Amino acid sequence: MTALRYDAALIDLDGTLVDTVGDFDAALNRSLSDLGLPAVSRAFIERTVGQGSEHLIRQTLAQAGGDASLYERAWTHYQHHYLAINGLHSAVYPGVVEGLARLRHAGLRLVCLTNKPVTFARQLLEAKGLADSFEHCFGGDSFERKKPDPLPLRKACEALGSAPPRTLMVGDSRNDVQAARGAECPVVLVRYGYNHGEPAETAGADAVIDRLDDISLIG
Ligand SMILES: O=C(O)COP(=O)(O)O
Ligand SMILES: [Mg+2]
Repeated sequence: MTALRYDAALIDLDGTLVDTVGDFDAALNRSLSDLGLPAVSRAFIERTVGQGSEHLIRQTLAQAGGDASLYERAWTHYQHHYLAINGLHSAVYPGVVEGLARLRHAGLRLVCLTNKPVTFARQLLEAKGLADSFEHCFGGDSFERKKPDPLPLRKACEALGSAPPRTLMVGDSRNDVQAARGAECPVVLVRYGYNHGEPAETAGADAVIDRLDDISLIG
């Protein structure tokens, strides 16, 4: 399996391109503090990220002992804090810049496909100098359903005019694998991301890689 077998790649953001736990930590814990609730740990955040902001905020409220009725207020505080700190406590993973350049050099068209709200995602790609690598960026609120539903992958393939079997999904979690299987896209995972506390090898991807620039070495 080499990159040349593909026309396009759909690349996840949190845990794949950028280590964003520090941003989540800052935004969530400032929001909890605004609500008079205790902080949650980075370990909790790391195993909870990946299914979009609504899921993360609901789980965080429960973890901090807050009532579910606080959700709307928590979301408003979270949005405010996240937009203010986006990218300040996060870092592009080693091999990402090289990997994106290699994929583009091999002729692949690239889409960033994340469960993060699209406004946060675009702001982060810009802040990290990654935005120009992608033809499109779609977030968890871009379509009716988010990963692990296959819909966002199907929509991204449609936007590119690319056939799913020739469109590689690159992610870090079982949500990416499940969505890719449903859309009939091949899928590779990076080993270093956030797979709900489980090793990436257990998620059933076609391959697991150490760095994004290892992608041409697969198979
Ligand atoms: O849940 C999130 O916001 C993270 O989303 P991602 O891993 O799909 O980028
Ligand atoms: Mg991810």
